[in-house]
Amino acid sequence: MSQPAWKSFGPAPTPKPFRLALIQMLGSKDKAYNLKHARELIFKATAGDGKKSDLVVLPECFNSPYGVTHFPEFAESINFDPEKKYDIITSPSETVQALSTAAKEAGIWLIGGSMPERDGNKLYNTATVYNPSGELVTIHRKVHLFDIDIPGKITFKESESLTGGSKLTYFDANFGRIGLGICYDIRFPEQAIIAAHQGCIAMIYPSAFNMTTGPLHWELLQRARAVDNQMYVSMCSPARDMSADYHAWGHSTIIDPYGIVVATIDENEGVVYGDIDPQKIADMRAGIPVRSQKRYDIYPNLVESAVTGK
Ligand SMILES: NC(=O)CC(=O)C(=O)O
Repeated sequence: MSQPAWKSFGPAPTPKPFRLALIQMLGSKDKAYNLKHARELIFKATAGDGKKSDLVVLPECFNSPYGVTHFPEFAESINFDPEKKYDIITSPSETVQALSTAAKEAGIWLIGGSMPERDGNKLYNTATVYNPSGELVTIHRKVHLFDIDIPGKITFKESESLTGGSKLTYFDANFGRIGLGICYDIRFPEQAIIAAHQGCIAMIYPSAFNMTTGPLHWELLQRARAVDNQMYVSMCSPARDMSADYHAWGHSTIIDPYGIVVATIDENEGVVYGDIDPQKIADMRAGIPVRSQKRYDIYPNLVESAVTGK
């Protein structure tokens, strides 16, 4: 499958208020169980806490344990064709089929966390997005691979089994344009800057920080991206499983354009709900108008360079 190079996203839909739900799911080594449990939690999250959710999000690698040795075993071929993006009938992926069915039955937009994807001889860490008719509208392949080495704490090298994606991703819903990244992508501010300038009202990252980087940077990075870009930012983590090889930080969170925590949770399984209010974006941008105060005469305009390639 060839991925098109990044270009301008085009005009964005008019943003409307919507309800966001993050599923902090406790996964296992059993894919069938993970798919069944995700389905149950999608219906729970859709019903919400007294208010129906419009967009439901699953965590990074929700159908597989998070680890380079597990990715080849759990990987599925998705066969996403951007030209025929609404056609899931041809997708051989049992995970895509299960999520598509759940999104359709629940009648919600669904960011299906991420999953190990196989395309030819390459593996990717890939997020899938479904509309309320169950159509697969886009995929995002984690662009920046999680390769870190903090002696005595954590060494992780996604590049031992994965390849990085090569495009920035967004989707247009009836409530506005949403930008997508996966976990380590949040450490690269350019992705969110470009998304905000292309009309995204929120950046959403299915994620799985750990017990070293979680306490250090989980909330800080989300608040930074939110304030820099005056947009909503959210990360959705798996629940922590101390019997797994990788101990996720948890703390799935929604941050508003002022950098304020709208909703969060501890490390246990649960659902986090929050209202996304585009008026807050407009108010923050009017009150602190950094977007019109940029000094492109003394530093490059990243958004323009990304479009023109210059
Ligand atoms: N798991 C990741 O991709 C990223 C992470 O844990 C971190 O950046 O810290």
